[in-house]
Amino acid sequence: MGSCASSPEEVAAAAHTRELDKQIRAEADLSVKSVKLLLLGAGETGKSTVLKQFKLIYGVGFNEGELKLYRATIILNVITCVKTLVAAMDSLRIPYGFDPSTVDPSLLTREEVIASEAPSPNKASRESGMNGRKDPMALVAASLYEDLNKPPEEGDGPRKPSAVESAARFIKECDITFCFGSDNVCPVDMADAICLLWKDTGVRYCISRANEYQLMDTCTYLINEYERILSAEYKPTDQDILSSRIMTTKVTETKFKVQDLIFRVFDLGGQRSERKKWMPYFDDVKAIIFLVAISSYDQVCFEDNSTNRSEFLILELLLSDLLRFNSNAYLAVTESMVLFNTVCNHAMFKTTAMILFMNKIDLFREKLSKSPIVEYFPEYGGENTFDRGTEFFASLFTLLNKTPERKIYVHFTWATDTNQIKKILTMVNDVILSMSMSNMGLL
Ligand SMILES: Nc1nc2c(ncn2[C@@H]2O[C@H](COP(=O)(O)OP(=O)(O)OP(=O)(O)O)[C@@H](O)[C@H]2O)c(=O)[nH]1
Ligand SMILES: [Mg+2]
Repeated sequence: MGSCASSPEEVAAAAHTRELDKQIRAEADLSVKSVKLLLLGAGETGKSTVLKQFKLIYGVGFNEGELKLYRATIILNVITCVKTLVAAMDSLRIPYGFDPSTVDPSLLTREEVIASEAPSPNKASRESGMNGRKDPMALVAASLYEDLNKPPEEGDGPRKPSAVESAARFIKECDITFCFGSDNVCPVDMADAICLLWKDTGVRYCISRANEYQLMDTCTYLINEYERILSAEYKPTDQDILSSRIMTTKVTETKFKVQDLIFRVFDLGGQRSERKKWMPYFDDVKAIIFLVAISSYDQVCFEDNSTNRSEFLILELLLSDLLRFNSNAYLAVTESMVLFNTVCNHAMFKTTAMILFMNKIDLFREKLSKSPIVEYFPEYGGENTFDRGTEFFASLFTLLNKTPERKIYVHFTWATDTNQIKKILTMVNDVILSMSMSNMGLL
């Protein structure tokens, strides 16, 4: 009795030590359990789509307010797609009703057709010569377009436009901000015009040349679903929401509980103007999911061409031993490489788990036969297959990593497919968890 007695100072010191231990444990626990994850990548690569998948898989999905917002967004997406197509029909010089399957092959060898130069649809591709292939079908379309649109002979009145041409004019002239009312219903005359245009073979052909202008990737999905979307009682499904498109202009933080971790997921806008906002979020980042739209390998990059050129030349120097680019074309995938080079080798991300999503593999698979890789990357010597192609593009990115001992975790993703993303996020979470634990010295 009495042998265990301590002085008041010793009791206070022990209490203080216990309190400190508790605090350290709590802090350690918090930093292990809270994981800051950034979604980075160029514009339209699928960052917000991955965030939506997090919500569906680890959250509670979308509430009524969000459904209302997405309903308006999706209807606007349909109208925007049709407006883009109507503009592209003129810039690519495709006549409405043009049907490649009915073109007389003898037309393709007509001297005047071969000789005619179809002007490229925009500055970027004109400079790049990406359409230097002189696609014979494009030349036939352009020649028919000229015939149809030439000024009437003297004494003749103007040609009466076809129903689909009138629909195109209606769409061209409508102001997108006022085209549907407070009830968020697409007006009947607009729905009718959209319906006529969607069904037009010339418009379908125009969609097949989407790499020559900028069309939302979701366009084909919307085409298949537009009747449902334009109906008065339309309510978006999860798949509609995943396929919808809103450019991110405000950084968002969303928290999810994944196993024992709290994920703080930051979705940042990827367009050039939005990237200026990234820096303040670079502190204490445990993991980055960097998204690349692998399907953009044949897509001319449309953002700010003057800046692109210099970055492009730097990248060309960086990779000159590995690959010689088509020195005239600045492609959307090249823009992603420039950005990944900066992010991956950034001093603040030395211990950050770097996860690369080579996204939009569904579109990549569809494109391969129409757009052989070698036409855009002349040094590519592999087979024009999905496996070899994905491997090649992934290697272009992983080779940019200047710290060889650091692993880049690569996944080939289809961000609009919940089942596939669910499996991939499980693997990603395992990596993040084990990296967080080992950074804390707990593994
Ligand atoms: N087919 C297909 N579409 C995809 C895929 N991933 C994303 N999309 C679509 O691509 C479009 C752009 O996706 P977002 O998630 O908005 O792109 P983002 O990277 O957030 O773009 P910013 O906010 O501008 O930086 C949307 O319409 C998506 O539905 C995919 O794997 N396959
Ligand atoms: Mg976004």
